[in-house]
Amino acid sequence: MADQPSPADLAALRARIDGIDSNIEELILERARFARQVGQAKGDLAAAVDYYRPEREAQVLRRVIDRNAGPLSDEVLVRLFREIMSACLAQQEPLKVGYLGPEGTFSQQAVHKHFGHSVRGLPLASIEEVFQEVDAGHADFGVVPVENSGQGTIQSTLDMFLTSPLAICGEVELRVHQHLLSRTGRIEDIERVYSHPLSLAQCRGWLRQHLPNAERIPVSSNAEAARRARNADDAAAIAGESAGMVYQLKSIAGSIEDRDDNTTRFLVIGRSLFPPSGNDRTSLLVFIHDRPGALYGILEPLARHGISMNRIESRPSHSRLWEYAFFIDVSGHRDESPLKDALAEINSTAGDVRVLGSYPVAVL
Ligand SMILES: O=C(O)C(=O)C[C@]1(C(=O)O)C=C[C@@H](O)C=C1
Repeated sequence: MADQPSPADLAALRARIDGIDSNIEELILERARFARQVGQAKGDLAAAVDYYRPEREAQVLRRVIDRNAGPLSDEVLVRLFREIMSACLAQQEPLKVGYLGPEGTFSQQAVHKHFGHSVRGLPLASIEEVFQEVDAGHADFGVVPVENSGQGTIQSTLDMFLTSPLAICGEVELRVHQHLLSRTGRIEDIERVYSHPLSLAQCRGWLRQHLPNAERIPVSSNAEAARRARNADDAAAIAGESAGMVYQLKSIAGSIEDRDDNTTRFLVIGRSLFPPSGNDRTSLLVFIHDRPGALYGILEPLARHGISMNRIESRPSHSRLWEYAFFIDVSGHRDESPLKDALAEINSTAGDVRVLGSYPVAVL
């Protein structure tokens, strides 16, 4: 083991840290003053949402990663800089961001991962309500789950885009760690387990092994599960650690998901479109009736222009029988070639393509 520093060394090291802290503080405040000037240069705008620039934030964070030579991880540095930008933006007025509540859900964690903590989070009762509140202007943005690495697409979210005029302004990827939480913290007390159906599915193997006889009760969110578990000694919830903190539950076991790369992707929805960030993704919505070659008419120009497709998902269109809506994610931004050219071509030949949004690829 390395020698312990002597008390004199410790005092010297702490003096260095004090000096650095004072420099950091001064620089953060200087940065905040410049950010305010940038805000003023944008003119006399109505609200915080008008100052928000996701493409610029993505560029700042990518630069942080490029510069990082250790010893802190990219995740840690990005989190720190995210908070600094969040605080700089909130100098005008904090953004209002709707999410699937109550407090303590993974959606709330996704809000903080993407926007930092200097926002006003609005916990809402359903994904539909998140869309409604953003559409009505009561929230600046909304964060909704769209797919999970193990369980696939959250179809109710995709279906909202069939009728909603909102745009996709960003994506967030969140590593999801599930915990078994209860009031007593003792597994032998547990006879019922509450959780969102997707979370129950993510922990099926663990439950079979450790709580084979417990009743599994699906509820509307993991935080709702935690809220119910708070009321009885024989009940537990599967939820994130933050739900355990909000509802003051003890963790019986952590990281109980069956797959250790369990990740949920969220979309940020809003009313505006944003310029390119240099590494973007575009989500398209295409309506196709059962005409031969209709889908090919869309995919062929994309392939010919060298555009890679990340995802394609079909849903009944909900407007005409046997009409399908295809949700297609491609690389690139709608305002930049080659995607711009491919879209112009598709619009002139195949028709009926709606760009749901072009947004920065999740930074981490
Ligand atoms: O560069 C801008 O446009 C800013 O307003 C500054 C800043 C930042 O703190 O870096 C703050 C908010 C924006 O969302 C993007 C970046």
